Amino acid sequence: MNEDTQNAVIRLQGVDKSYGNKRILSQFDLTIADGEFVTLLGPSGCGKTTVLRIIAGLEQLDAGDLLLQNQVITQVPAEKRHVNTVFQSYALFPHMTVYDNIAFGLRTQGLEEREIQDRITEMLGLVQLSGYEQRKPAELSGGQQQRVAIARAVVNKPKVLLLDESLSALDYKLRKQMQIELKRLQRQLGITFVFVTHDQEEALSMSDRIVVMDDGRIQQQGTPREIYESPANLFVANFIGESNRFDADIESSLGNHRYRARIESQSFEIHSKLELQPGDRVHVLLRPEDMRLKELNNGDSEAGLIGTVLERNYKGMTLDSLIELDSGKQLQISEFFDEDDPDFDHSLGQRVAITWVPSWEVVLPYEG
Ligand SMILES: Nc1ncnc2c1ncn2[C@@H]1O[C@H](COP(=O)(O)OP(=O)(O)OP(=O)(O)O)[C@@H](O)[C@H]1O
Repeated sequence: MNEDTQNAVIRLQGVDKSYGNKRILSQFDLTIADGEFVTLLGPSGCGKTTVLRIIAGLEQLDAGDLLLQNQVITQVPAEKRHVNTVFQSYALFPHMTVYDNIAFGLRTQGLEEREIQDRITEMLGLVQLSGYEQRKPAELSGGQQQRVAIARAVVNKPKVLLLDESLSALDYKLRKQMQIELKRLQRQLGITFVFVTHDQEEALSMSDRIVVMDDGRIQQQGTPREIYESPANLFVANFIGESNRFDADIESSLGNHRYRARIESQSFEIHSKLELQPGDRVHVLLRPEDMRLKELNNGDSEAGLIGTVLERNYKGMTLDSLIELDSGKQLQISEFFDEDDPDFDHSLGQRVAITWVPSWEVVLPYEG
């Protein structure tokens, strides 16, 4: 048994799942470590919820195995797994108080009322709802209802908590706040959280590890930073954050992972961990925030990437510009304001030179 397996709380091994004749998951493997906050991220319909429902015991597998703490539980019914789920619709009992909603599962387990009371007091403290015991769900805000649903799901200390788009019904500000609270709660409880979302910002800010899925397959898994800074392919690069994409031809190797590459009919130095040969074609991706603009005035040399400001958008923290290169290609550039230059701005139609932070380009094998 390797270290990975020992630490695993959930393992899906070679899982196949179809609905009718539509294959959703094919030989799907996923390992989730004990105490991890893992997010399944991907576009609508890619199979995230199916994975969650399989772990919860709400779907049968066509092939493969599901293990909880190294025990095969493929045939164990949902209520016997130490796994709870919080759905997008909180599914609280409307006629019951907050207290009774949280107590419901504990009572069916036959716990004594004193123990139930102690646990509920502790839980309501953790989700910052002490004093709300006698309220009904209708007397709570969306965020408070969500916290009751979470308290109810963790009060019997499951090994794993599954959260399916659990924050998507909340407004932007409340969602941000709940993201921080969920992360804190997970740390305090030490329970493994498996979170499903199609919101990449939410995934980046909450997860220890992100599993990016498309069409029933894992495209990449890694820390938020690995996924953002070193996307494995074009799908991941496009799905997470914005990127400007160039096609480039390698001209020569400069050694030490540096290459000269032809981009937009000009020669640039790029950096890549790939082993590349002259003549190889690659994609060079640049994040808008890694690019820089310099205004050109009459008489300035027009070498390098040159373009015209098509749009400028003041965003508070950044000035976002849409630039059209002379080739017609358009680029998104996001610049932070410079304290030393309070008048920093661009005017529409202004000629600009475009550069980027050296070696921050992401280079991917050409996918066509
Ligand atoms: N019970 C079902 N019967 C038939 N098809 C289903 C069923 N449940 C899901 N599907 C289909 O399986 C595919 C994967 O669905 P799933 O809910 O896992 O996707 P998802 O990534 O969670 O999407 P979303 O973000 O929209 O919830 C979709 O094409 C969906 O239409």
